[in-house]
Amino acid sequence: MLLRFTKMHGLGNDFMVIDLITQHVSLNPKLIRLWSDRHFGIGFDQLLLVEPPTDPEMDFCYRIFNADGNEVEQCGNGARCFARFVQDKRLTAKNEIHVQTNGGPIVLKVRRDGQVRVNMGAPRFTPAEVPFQADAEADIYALSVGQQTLDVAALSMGNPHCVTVVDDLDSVGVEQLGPLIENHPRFPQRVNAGFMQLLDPQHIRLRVYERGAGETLACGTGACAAAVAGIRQGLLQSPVKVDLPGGQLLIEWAGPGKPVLMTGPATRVYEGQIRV
Ligand SMILES: N[C@@H](CCC[C@H](N)C(=O)O)C(=O)O
Repeated sequence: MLLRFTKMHGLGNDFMVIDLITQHVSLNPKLIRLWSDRHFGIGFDQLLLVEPPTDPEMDFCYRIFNADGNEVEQCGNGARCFARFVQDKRLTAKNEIHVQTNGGPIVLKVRRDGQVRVNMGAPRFTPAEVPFQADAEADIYALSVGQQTLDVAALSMGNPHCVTVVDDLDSVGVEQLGPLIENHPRFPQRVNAGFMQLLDPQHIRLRVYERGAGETLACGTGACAAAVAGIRQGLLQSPVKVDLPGGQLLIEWAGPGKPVLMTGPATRVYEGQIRV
């Protein structure tokens, strides 16, 4: 059988998107790893599935798998692509789309200029919710990584994030530190490791070493986590422009208990078919 898919990206964080409303496929981690391979497969950071909702209040169910084949809770750049996808494929006529994810409900809006605004829900800070091993909740934790101790924020945007403020993003060893933080024993479900440099109170640079995918050109939930961590520490003010290697996102957050709003592009690259 030939399975239809769309290759998309959000600021270079790239995806294989499959409509599982009008098609059916049986997936397993080995097949996802094969498809994600950039030499032997299609090549992507995440696989995104569009499914019917199980919650009648929602329009769709959005499932996310990292390139390593593991299912995860949330993907921000993917959420913007999801909105474009369901509109382009005429799976909905709505402009405000309510979506169920393993990380909680999100709301997607495609703007007239083509940018997509996502209400990502409220960030969570209690260590058990991240999950992160700590005696009590704090804005900053001391984390031993190799020979050094980093001051990090640990929070959930539906998925787990560890954010470190650095002086100079270009001289950070993201390739070395990223996997050490991703697999740190204090993060029992592994973690996405973000490194942010402050440019001014409303502008940062960010690189993210993603759990299950390595460093990507952009991470939407990573941008939300970094902006929230900076605002919570009194270093940043909403709205925050986040410069990632693949481009810029705008993040708004009004404070604890309030949802995080993320605005940015969603790009379709090509339509494909693969034999399964
Ligand atoms: N690229 C994504 C995040 C994808 C999931 C992440 N790697 C995880 O394991 O939690 C984004 O744009 O948010």
